[in-house]
Amino acid sequence: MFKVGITGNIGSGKTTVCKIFEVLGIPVFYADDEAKKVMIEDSLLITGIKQTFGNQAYFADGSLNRKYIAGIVFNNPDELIKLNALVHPATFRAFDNWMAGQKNVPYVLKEAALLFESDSYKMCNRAVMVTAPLDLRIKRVTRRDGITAAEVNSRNDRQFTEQKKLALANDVIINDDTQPVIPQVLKLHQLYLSLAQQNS
Ligand SMILES: CC(C)(COP(=O)(O)OP(=O)(O)OC[C@H]1O[C@@H](n2cnc3c(N)ncnc32)[C@H](O)[C@@H]1O)[C@@H](O)C(=O)NCCC(=O)NCCS
Ligand SMILES: Nc1ncnc2c1ncn2[C@@H]1O[C@H](COP(=O)(O)OP(=O)(O)OP(=O)(O)O)[C@@H](O)[C@H]1O
Repeated sequence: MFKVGITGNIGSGKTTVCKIFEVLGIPVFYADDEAKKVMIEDSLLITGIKQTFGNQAYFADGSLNRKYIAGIVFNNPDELIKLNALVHPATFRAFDNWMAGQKNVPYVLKEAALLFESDSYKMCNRAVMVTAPLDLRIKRVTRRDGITAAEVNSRNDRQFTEQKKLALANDVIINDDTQPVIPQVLKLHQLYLSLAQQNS
C-alpha cells in the first residue's frame, strides 16, 4: 500500500489538511491521537509512564494527565526523550495494526508531528509538509488550546526547524493564509493517485 506521511510543526494545520484528504476518501492515521490512546490502553506502557513520571501522570479514572506530563517533558529535553522512547514503539505498532485493516483504498496518509524526528518517514513512500510562519502558528494554537505563546514555543523548540523539515519533504502545502489550501490538496491527491498506481 502506498503511504504518504504528512507532517508540520505545531499549529501548521496538519489535521485541517488531513480532513480535506479524508473528504476525498483517503484514510488517515492520526499518530498524535493514537499516541494518547495507547497511553491509556497499553498496560505495559502505562506502568512504564507511571514509573518514569509518577502516578500523577494519570487521574484516578485512568485518563491521562496531559497538562502534568506536558509540564515535565516540554521543559526538560531529557524527560521528553524518555517519554518518546516509551510511547513511540507502541504508536508504531498501532500504525501497523491499522494498516492491516486498510483495503481497497488508493493510498493512505499517516499524520505525525514527529514524522522526520522519529524517522517514521522512512517507512512512507512520500512525505508532505504543511508549513506556516511561527507567529501565525502561535496565534492558532493559543486560540485553539488556551495555552500560552511560551508553551507553544517550548514544544516548537523540541521539533526540527521548518527549514530542516522542508529539506526532507517531497511536497509542501503552504497554509499561511496567502493562498487557498484546497487546490493544493487536490493537486497532491492527483499526484499520489498516479504514484500509487505506478507503485502497485
Ligand atoms: C505530552 C502530551 C501528553 C501532551 O498532550 P497535549 O494534548 O497537550 O498535546 P498533543 O498530544 O495534542 O500534541 C499537540 C502538539 O504538541 C507537539 N508535540 C506532542 N508531542 C511532542 C513530542 N514528543 N515532541 C515534540 N512536540 C510534541 C506536536 O506539535 C503536537 O501536534 C502528549 O503530547 C504526548 O503524550 N506526547 C508524547 C507522544 C508523542 O510523541 N506524540 C506525538 C507524535 S506520536
Ligand atoms: N487555513 C486556515 N485558516 C484558518 N484556520 C486554520 C487554518 N489552518 C489551520 N487553522 C486552525 O489552526 C488551528 C491549528 O490547526 P491544526 O489543528 O490543523 O494544526 P496541527 O498542525 O494539526 O496542530 P498540532 O501540531 O498542534 O496538532 C486549528 O484551530 C485550525 O482550525
